Amino acid sequence: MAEAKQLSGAGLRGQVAGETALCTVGKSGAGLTYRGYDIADLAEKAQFEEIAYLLLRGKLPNRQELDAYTKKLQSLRGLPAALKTVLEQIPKDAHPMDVMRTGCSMLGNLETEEDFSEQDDKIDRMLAVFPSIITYWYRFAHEGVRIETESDVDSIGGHFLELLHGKKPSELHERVMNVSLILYAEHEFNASTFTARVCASTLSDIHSCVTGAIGSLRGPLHGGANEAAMALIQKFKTPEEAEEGLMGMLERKEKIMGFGHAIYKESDPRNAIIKQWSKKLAEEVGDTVLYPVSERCEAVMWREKKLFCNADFFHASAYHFMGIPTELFTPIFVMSRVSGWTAHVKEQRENNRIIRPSADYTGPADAKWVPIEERP
Ligand SMILES: CC(=O)SCCNC(=O)CCNC(=O)[C@H](O)C(C)(C)COP(=O)(O)OP(=O)(O)OC[C@H]1O[C@@H](n2cnc3c(N)ncnc32)[C@H](O)[C@@H]1OP(=O)(O)O
Ligand SMILES: O=C([O-])CC(=O)C(=O)O
Repeated sequence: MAEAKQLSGAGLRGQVAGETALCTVGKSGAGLTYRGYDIADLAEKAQFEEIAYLLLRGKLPNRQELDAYTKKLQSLRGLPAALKTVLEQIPKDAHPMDVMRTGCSMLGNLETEEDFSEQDDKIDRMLAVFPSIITYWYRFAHEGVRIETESDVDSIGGHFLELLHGKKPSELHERVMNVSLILYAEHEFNASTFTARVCASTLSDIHSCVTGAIGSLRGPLHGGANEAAMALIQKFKTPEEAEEGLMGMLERKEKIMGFGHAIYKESDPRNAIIKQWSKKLAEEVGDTVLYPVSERCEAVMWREKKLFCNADFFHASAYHFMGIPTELFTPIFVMSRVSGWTAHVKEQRENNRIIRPSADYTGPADAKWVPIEERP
């Protein structure tokens, strides 16, 4: 009993809450695999669309299947007029994660999943249309333009960059987006995925599962950390300033966003990968501040606390170097993780039992009813 109390108070850490064939996190040392494939291999060799197919259809596609899948996703990028109308009502100072949440929910009103047999089509639609939703709103709210959301760029990452910047992305930028979407696609029973699975376990619809997951991802302890990491590194003009600043924050026991992890203990395997791309982008833009500052933060956190960068930390500088506004960082995470969330929803539906754990009661016992006139 005492042990259960301690565990539930500690974020359910270490408790097995179900089964999955989708992903292992930290199972052999610091590793991460999607359906048995190592993340380093996938990030080097795959297309994000291939990874979405792997997660959602259970196997790597052959050439024909990948081409057909990419084409299908390309054909699903358009926004319904009623969704555009809703997006145009959302104020400029709204957080883009709230826009994603509303966009997803509205899509659920317009293109409701009536039956689970429709799940694959609904999922593909979300994968294809999320970049359109966020960039349509962003450019309308900030520039007053109504963008065309179709584009002939094949990849989801390239599509997002083209809509955001109004021009075709460079090969390098499209490649980095592809890697980033692969790295963020799936991560076992993280908070947002667990949210989606809990929702799915009530036999709710796919848009409700994803809308809930977006809300869960938004927080700075989870997906929101990539934006918080950007805010941190932008405070410093030199590595020396960063070191001094971090030492002060650690002394004041402040959380440093983009560091630490609930499962990994020594490193997050996604960090080395995105860090290398951030370095390439820093060279491309001639950066002499943000990348060295980020590296110094990494060194200080390891030296002082044995805390390592998680997937979010070097994503901040990488996205920044590609001209992506900070407030769009976490929505990119959504564009990717929707593949993992919905693969988990499918898995949950295949072998469902409502998720309903127990709690240790810590409130008063035998409370006696007091009429309202007699209450202090
Ligand atoms: C893609 C992702 O979602 S990755 C996670 C993104 N989130 C962040 O980057 C936010 C910053 N990091 C954190 O808040 C945490 O490390 C989490 C939420 C990721 C994991 O939380 P937990 O599993 O509870 O952390 P853990 O038990 O390992 O913490 C151990 C100790 O290190 C401290 N610690 C952990 N991370 C940090 C950090 N980033 N900065 C400062 N101290 C930290 C904790 O406060 C705790 O100290 P204490 O023992 O004195 O209380
Ligand atoms: O696994 C976690 O707790 C958080 C994380 O890194 C992710 O969701 O990618």
